Amino acid sequence: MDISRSDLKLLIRLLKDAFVFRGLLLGVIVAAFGTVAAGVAETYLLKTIIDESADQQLGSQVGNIMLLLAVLAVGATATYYRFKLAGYFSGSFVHRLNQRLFRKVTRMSISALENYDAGDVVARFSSDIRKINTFAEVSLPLLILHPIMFVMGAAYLAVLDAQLLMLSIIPIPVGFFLIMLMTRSMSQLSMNTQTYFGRGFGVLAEMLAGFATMKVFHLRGYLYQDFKKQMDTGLSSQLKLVDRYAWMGPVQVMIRLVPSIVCLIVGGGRALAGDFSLGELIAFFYLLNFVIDPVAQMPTHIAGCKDALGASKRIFHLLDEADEKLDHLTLSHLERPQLQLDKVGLVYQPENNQAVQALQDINLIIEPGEKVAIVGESGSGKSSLLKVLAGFYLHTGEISLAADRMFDEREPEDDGYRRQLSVVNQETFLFPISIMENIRLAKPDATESEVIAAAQKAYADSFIREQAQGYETILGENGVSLSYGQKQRISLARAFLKPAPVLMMDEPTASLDQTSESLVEQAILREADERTVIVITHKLAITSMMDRVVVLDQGRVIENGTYSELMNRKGHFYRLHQAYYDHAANEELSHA
Ligand SMILES: Nc1ncnc2c1ncn2[C@@H]1O[C@H](COP(=O)(O)OP(=O)(O)OP(=O)(O)O)[C@@H](O)[C@H]1O
Repeated sequence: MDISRSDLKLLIRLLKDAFVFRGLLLGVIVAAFGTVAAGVAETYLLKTIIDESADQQLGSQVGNIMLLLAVLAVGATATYYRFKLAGYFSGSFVHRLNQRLFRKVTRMSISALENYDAGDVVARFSSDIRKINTFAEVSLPLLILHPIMFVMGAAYLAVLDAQLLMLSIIPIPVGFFLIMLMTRSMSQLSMNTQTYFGRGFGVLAEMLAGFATMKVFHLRGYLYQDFKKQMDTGLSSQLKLVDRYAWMGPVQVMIRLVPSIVCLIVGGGRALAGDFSLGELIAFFYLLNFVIDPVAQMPTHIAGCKDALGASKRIFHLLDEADEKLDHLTLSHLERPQLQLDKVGLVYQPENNQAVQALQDINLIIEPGEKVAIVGESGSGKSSLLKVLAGFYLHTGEISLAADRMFDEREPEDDGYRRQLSVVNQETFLFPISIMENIRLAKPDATESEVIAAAQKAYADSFIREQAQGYETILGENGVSLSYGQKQRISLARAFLKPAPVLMMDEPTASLDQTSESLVEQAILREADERTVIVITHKLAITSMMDRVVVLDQGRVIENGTYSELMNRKGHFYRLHQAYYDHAANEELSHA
């Protein structure tokens, strides 16, 4: 049997995982023994009834016939439990695998997850898991049953006629050799198929996420070609697999037919010569299936097993991803400073792409309650700074955050760190649940009036009340029924509600008109009265209201001071400021 060392490792791991449900597996094994023992007993009784009723009346065999019926009932019961327990086993096993996989994905770091296409992750949950389910439900129980059938069947056949048994099973080694050839590299083919189909699903996910962009830029053809390319490559691997499966058909027929023919010719000859009774011939022929079937079906099970191993490799790859650890971020109980960054750097290392040094040598001290604006040209590293502060990426250097209150000791340390932060990302994400629930996610035990107060602070209350069901309005996927500005205000309300001492926002007013922008900016500063606030913004109006402005350029802090200090310095910030207001004035003129 062509099972490589890595296949074997995978199989052992898969079986180890399955061992959790050993009770059910044991049940399958016991039921398999029951099925086979009943089959052998049926054969013995059949032989006895035929041979003895040839000499006497059939009536003398009533006892044996009743016994045969009882054995048939035992066999049927064992078969019922074999199928039932196998179904329970595979269902529970796959259910657990699904849950572990989901929990793993939620525990991965953003940087690790970025190495996977969303569609590919979904494919692992769907088609890969389905393959493992088929293996656990069909192939594994048969891989248990068949060796028992083979051994017990062969033992009884050897008692009947060892020589005839040897003659009948001659084609088996030939069949094995052919199987070995055919199943070679099947797990690799299966894995390739899944990988390319997964990439295709990735393109599908991108197309759905960027549906409007696809329409506006006529990307239908481009995306279709990309999708087709991945699916075509997947199909070509799948067809190679189909080809292997198809070749197994004739081999299976050969393995089944040849021993039966040998048995009939040789055994029939012996029966005619009087060396073999009719009952023995029929019993031999009947039980020969116990020896042939396991071998004839072996190719299908090996192929199913290899298919499942290919799928498990992809599942284990995801399961083996490290959990996100935030132990590189220090959480202290010091009163001051709130945040301290020492020589912080960040290098993005995308898989199959060049590394990007996004931040370097950042030294920053932020005091409790301080309001800091981070500004800089596009690509200067502002969002990256927020990402390392939120612990999304692994940085170099030291970041320490002082907790202004004790956190629950039972919470994992990393959760403790993030519990100190409330973050508004550039991409607003709302769940397809009610507006009330969306805001309450930040503080699950918040009362209705707390949620409404947070919405009022984010200037979201009035438009929420205008919705058909007010706060109980269920949002479509990603809140599609709201404008970007409205979504942004809901996500601000959510951030306000979270009882965290540090509020970090990436372009919190990006989708707001000027009136809402200044209202929300005032709200941020008022609401954040006690809190430490870090705002990343291109809209420089807010900078004059902040305690401090930090200017980034090419991943470094190049200016750091109060608004008036930086304006008086007439350096980089001053030029950014001038350019911003010149641009705003031009915009106003063009609208006038
Ligand atoms: N996930 C990523 N993988 C690789 N490189 C990245 C990633 N995110 C950002 N970068 C690169 O890091 C650098 C800093 O990007 P960042 O998004 O922090 O800039 P920014 O100042 O926030 O820009 P903007 O104002 O346009 O949002 C850029 O060169 C960008 O291309």
